[in-house]
Amino acid sequence: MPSTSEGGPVAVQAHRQGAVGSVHDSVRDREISVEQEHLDRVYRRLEEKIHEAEFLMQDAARRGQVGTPGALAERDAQVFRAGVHLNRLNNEFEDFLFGRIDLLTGKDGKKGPDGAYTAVEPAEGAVRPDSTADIAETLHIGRIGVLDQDYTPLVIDWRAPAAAPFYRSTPVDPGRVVRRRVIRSKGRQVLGVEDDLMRPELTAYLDGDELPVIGDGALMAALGQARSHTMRDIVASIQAEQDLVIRAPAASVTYVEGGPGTGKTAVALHRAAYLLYQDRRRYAGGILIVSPTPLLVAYTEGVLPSLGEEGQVAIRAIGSLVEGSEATLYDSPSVARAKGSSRMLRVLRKAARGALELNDPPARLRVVAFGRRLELEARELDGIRRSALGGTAPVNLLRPRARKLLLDALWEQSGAAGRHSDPELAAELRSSFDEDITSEDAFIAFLDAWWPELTPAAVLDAMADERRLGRWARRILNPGEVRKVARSLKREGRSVHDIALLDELQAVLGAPARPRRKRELDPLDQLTGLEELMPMREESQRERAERLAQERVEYAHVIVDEAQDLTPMQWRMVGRRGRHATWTVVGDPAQSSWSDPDEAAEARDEALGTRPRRRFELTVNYRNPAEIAELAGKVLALAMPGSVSPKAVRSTGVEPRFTVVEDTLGATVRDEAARLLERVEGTVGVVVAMQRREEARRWLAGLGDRVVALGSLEAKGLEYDATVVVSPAEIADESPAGLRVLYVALTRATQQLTVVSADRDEPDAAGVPDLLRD
Ligand SMILES: Nc1ncnc2c1ncn2[C@@H]1O[C@H](COP(=O)(O)OP(=O)(O)OP(=O)(O)O)[C@@H](O)[C@H]1O
Repeated sequence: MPSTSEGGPVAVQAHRQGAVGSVHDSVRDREISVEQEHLDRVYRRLEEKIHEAEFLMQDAARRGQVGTPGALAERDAQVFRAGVHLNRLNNEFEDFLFGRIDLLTGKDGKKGPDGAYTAVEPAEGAVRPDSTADIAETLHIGRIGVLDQDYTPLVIDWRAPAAAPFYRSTPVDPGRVVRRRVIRSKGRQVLGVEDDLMRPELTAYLDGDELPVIGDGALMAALGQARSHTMRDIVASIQAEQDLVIRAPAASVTYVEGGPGTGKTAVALHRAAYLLYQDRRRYAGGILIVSPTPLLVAYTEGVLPSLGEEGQVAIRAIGSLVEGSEATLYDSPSVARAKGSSRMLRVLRKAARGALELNDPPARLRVVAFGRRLELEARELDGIRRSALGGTAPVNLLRPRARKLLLDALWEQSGAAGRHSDPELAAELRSSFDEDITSEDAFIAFLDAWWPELTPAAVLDAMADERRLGRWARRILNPGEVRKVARSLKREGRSVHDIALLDELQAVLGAPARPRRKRELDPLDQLTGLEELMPMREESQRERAERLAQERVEYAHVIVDEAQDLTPMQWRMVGRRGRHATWTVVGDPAQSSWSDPDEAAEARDEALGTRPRRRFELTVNYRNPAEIAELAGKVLALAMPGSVSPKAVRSTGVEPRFTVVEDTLGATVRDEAARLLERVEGTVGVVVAMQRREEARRWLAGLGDRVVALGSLEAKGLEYDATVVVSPAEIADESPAGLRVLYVALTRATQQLTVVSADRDEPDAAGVPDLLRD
C-alpha cells in the first residue's frame, strides 16, 4: 500500500481512511451496479439521440427531392447539424462517463444552463447540528454533456462550470461536495469506483441510506498504473491546483512553473481542450502547442482526441515549426549556444544583405533608352545598393526600391530630365523611359542577377562557408564560434537550432510575392445556404488552418511546453506565431538545458510583450515516488542551490539501485534494462549522454519494444515505469547546463530507477556516483 505525503491534494487520503475503514465487497458490488444503472440510462438516451440524428439526415435527404430553394437550404442545415451530432456521439461513445459528485443543498436555488444548481457554497442549515446532512444533488461528469428528455442533466461536460467542484473541492475547502467518485468504465460496462470523501466529519444520507465510500481514491489508482508509450488524459483525477490553471481565463499570459512530474504537460493539454469548449469559434484550429521534441509530440498526441478534441490543436515540435521542416539533429552545446543566442540576429541580417552578392553579380549595367546607350559602373551600382538597403526592411521586398533607384540614376544620365518644363509632359516622358528600360531583356536579366530573390535556405547554406560567415559575423561571433557554426551548417540535414534561423531569415528576407493558389474544392461548398444558417461555417476549420498556414501561421492561443528550454532565437520564432495571441507558458527553470537562462528570459519577455501575466505554481510531483525524488533532489541542490523540489505524492518502498560497470558498459546497461523489464509491466527508458544515443540503441537490440534508448535531451517531458540512467558524470559534463539535464534524466521514472556508474563517476563502495552522494 503506497504511503502518502502530507498536505494539498493528498490530504484527501488521510482523512478518508480514518473516517471510513474497510468496505465489504458486497457494498462495492452494489455501488458498481448503481453506477451501471445510470450508465445504462445514459446509453439509452444516447441511442435515442443517435436515432434522432439519423432520422434528421434521412428526412433532410427526402426533402432535398422536393426542391424549393427554402427546403434545400433547410435540408442543408439539417444535414450539417445532424452530421456533426452523429459524429460527436459516435466518436465519444467509449468511456465517457467517469465522475460523480454528491452535493449538499446550495445557498440559492438557481440552476445553470447545464441543468445543475449553481451555488458553490452550502446553504445555511445544510449540515445539521449533529453533523448529519442529506445529499441534495448528484451530478455525473463525463466527456460530453447529455440531458434527459425533461432537461435534467444525465451527464455534465467536464469543462462546464457545474463540473468545476469535481476538480476544485478539497477537504480543506470542500464547498458543497461531500463525496467525489471516479467511475472506471469500458464501453458500456462499469468496472469499478474509487471515492474520496471531502467532508469526512459528516454522516451524510442519500435517499435515507448512509453514503458509502469505496476504494483508495482515484489519484493513487491512476498513478500506480503501468505506463505505455502514450500519455493518458487525467480528466478523472485533475487536482485542485491544476484545475485553477486549466480553467484560468484566457486573457493575456498564463504562466505556470512547477518541478518535474507536477503535471505541467498534462495541464497544458487539458487547458487546450478547456479553451476550445469555452470559445470554440475563437479557438478551433487556432491553438498551437509547442513541444521540445518529436518524441514528446508523439507521446502526448492521443490526449486531446481522448478529450473529444480531434484535429483542433496543432502540436508541433520546436524543430518542426517552419512549414516543411522536421529537424531532429542536435548541435553540440557550443554550436547550439551560438545559434540560439540573440547575437545571431545581427549575423543573419548581415548575411541576408551579403547574400545578394553570392553569385558574382554583374559589375556594370548597360541599356539603350531613347536611342542612347546608358551605363552604370560598379561604384555607382554599389552606391545604389547601399542606399536601397538602408534601414531594416526585408531584403526581398526592397527589390522594387532598388529597381526604382537604378531607373532614377539612368534617367539622370540620359539628360532627358530637363527636356520639358510642363510637369505633366515631364511625367509622361519619364514613364515611357521607365517602360522602355524595364521591358528590355538586358535590364531584366541584370536585375535578376544583381538583386536575386533570396530564400532562407540559400542564405543559411551560404553561411556554411567559413570565410564568408567570418565576414558577416565580424565582431559578433568569435573565430572559434564561426568555425564551428560554419562546419555544422555543412552537414547533411538541419538541426533543431537551424529551424529558428530559417524562420528568422524568412522574416529578414520577406516572402517574395507568390501567385495565389487556387482553392481546392470543399465538398461543403455545395451545401447552398449553409453560411447564412450556420454562421460558424463562415470559414471551415480546414480553410482556417490553411489560411493560417499561408499567412505565416498566427494562432489565437499559443501554449509553450518546457518553456525553460527555448533559446532566444526560438522565442523569436514562437513569438511570431502569436503576435496577437493569448498565451499559456509552462516550464521549470531547474530543468533548463539552455546555458544562459537570463538571455532566454529577455527574449521570452520580448515575445510575450507587455501583456500582464498571471502566475501559477504546481507543487506536487505525481510521477516519481519519494525515493527517486529524494535522489534527484541532490542534483537539484547542485544545479540550482536553494530551489525547492516538488513534493512526491507517494512512495513505493523501492530505493534506487546503483551498479558499476563490470565487463563493458553496454553489457551492464543491457543486463540492468533486462532486469527492470522483468520487474515492471510497462515501459523502460535508458537515458545516456547525447553522444551515446546510437550506441545505446545497439546495446538494447532484441529486448523488445517496451524498452527504448534516449539521449539526455530527448528525455524531456517523457516518462517510463523504470529508467536506467547511464553515467551521471558523462551527462553532467556534456554541456554547461549538464547538471540540469541530469536532473531531468533522474526524474523520468514512475516506479524504479537504476543508476549505472562508469569510472568517470567515481563511484563509492556501494556504487553511488560522486554526484549523487550526500
Ligand atoms: N491529477 C493527476 N491525476 C493523475 N495523474 C496525474 C495528475 N497530474 C499529473 N499526473 C501524471 O503525472 C505524470 C507527470 O505529468 P506531466 O508529464 O504532465 O508532468 P510535467 O510537470 O510536465 O513533468 P516534466 O517537467 O518532468 O516534464 C504523468 O503521468 C501524468 O499523467
